[in-house]
Order: sequence, then structure tokens, then C-alpha cells
Amino acid sequence: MKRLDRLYMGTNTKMYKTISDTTAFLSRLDQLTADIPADHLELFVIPSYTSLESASRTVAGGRIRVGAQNMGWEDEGQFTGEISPVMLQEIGVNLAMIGHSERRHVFGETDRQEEKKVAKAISSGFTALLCIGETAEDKAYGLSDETLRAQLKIGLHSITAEQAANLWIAYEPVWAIGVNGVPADEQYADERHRVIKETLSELFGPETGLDIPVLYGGSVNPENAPLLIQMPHIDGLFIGRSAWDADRFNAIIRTVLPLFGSRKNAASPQSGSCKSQKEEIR
Ligand SMILES: O=C[C@H](O)COP(=O)(O)O
Repeated sequence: MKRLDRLYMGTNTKMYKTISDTTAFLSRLDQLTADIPADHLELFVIPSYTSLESASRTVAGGRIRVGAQNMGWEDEGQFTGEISPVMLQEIGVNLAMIGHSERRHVFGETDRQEEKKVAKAISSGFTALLCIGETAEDKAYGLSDETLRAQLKIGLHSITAEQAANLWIAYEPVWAIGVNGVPADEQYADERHRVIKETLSELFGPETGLDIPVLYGGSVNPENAPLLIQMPHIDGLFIGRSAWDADRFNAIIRTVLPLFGSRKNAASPQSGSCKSQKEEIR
């Protein structure tokens, strides 16, 4: 399997943390991680909307990237409660999370809406982080892979291979997220990541498809993070509760970074070839 060069680590603070909480968190995280080379780690934080402008100023010129938790699909219009790409660009934000489980399952967003948002984000110069994941019911009926494939095929319907260079995917099984979530074990998560990468390769070709980072999220904690990151198809971790304390998040990053590095170094020399990538994902 092709290895990505960098480890992807991020957190979504959901509807937690005030502006001052967020800036304190970012300042501390920035200080703690300053020595990690940017070409080893892509580190991002997705705070609340009210915190975004201050957050963006706090990390300006630094190594942490700040993203929005949602984004509308038009530049302006009669969309009460939505925030447009123009508004985000004005405050220096160029990463947008689309289709988080809570947007889909609490607020009723659909795959078709996520597709419009992803398309708008990428055409506006953003990196789009598309979140996908099966429900407990999908899993019980043995439909997890079908659900993931449908979410990708609809959510990325209008995205070209060239645009896919600005795409990240987070695999977050709905049943694994939050205080009542049960973390996916590393073998289960890795097998879903394999299916996601296979689908991305079908959509965009193996060269582009296998370059798209796929992160696991859902009750990641200090104990399971090292197990997850050693799996061959997991490119990073997207963490909620366990990352909301900067020191704790930094500790997780410090634990998994060398494990990811050894995994990357273990990649076979021929892993860059189309043939070996295709063979690996089958
Ligand atoms: O966006 C992050 C995920 O929803 C994971 O949250 P969690 O780690 O608290 O389960």
C-alpha cells in the first residue's frame, strides 16, 4: 500500500469551547508541537464558528491549520444560518469540514447537499474534509461498505481527479462517535479504510485516489490511537474529546508520530507504482 508522506492529526471541538478557550488551546498546542517538522505532520483544529476569526489570527504563520465545521454552497443568498466560502476566506480560513455525522444525523443533511458543499469548497480554493460513516443499523445489516461507497459516490459526484488533490476524507462510524460511542477496533477500521481507498481509486484513478488522506475518527483515545495508526490504510486520526486538552492531544501526537514514521519507512520501494497499488487494494 502506498504511504502518504505526512501524518494527519486533527480535532473538531464541536459546540464546545468559547473564543478564549479556543485561543488558549491553540496557543498551547502551537507551543507544544512547534518542533515537529511540517513535512511530518499536518495538524488541524476545527473550532466553533464564533471562535474562527480569533483562532485564525492565533495560528497565522504557524503550523496549525484552522477549519470550519460546515460551509454553505453559495457565496451569498437567502440561507439563514449558513456561512459562505467568501465569509470564511475573509478571515483566513481555507479548510472546511463537510458532512460531519452530527450534521447528517442531527440536522438532516443529505449526501446530495454534501456534494454541493464539497464542490463549492474545492472550487473556492478550500481543502474539503468530507466525513462519512455507517450507522449501527447499516452495520447490523452488513451494509457498511455499501453505505460508505454511496456516500463517496454521491458526495464526490462532480469532483474531478484534479480537484481531488484538495480533498481529505474522515471515516467516522456513527456508532463510534461521542460519549455513547464504542470505538471501532483497528482491524474493522482498517478494512473500511481499505474499501474507501478502493472506491477513491475507482473514482479518480489509483494515483490520485491513493494520495487522498483518509483519517479515522470515533472515540479515539490514548490507548487505541497507537493501534489504529499502525494499520496500513489509516493515514491519520480525527479526534474529538481526547484532543480537547492541548497537552493530552500533544501526547497522542508524540505517541503515534514515530509509529506512523516506521510504517511509512516500511513501505516497499515499488509502492509508488500503479500496479502495486492496485494489487494492494484488492
Ligand atoms: O469529529 C470528531 C468526531 O466526531 C469524534 O469525536 P469523539 O472522538 O469525541 O468520539
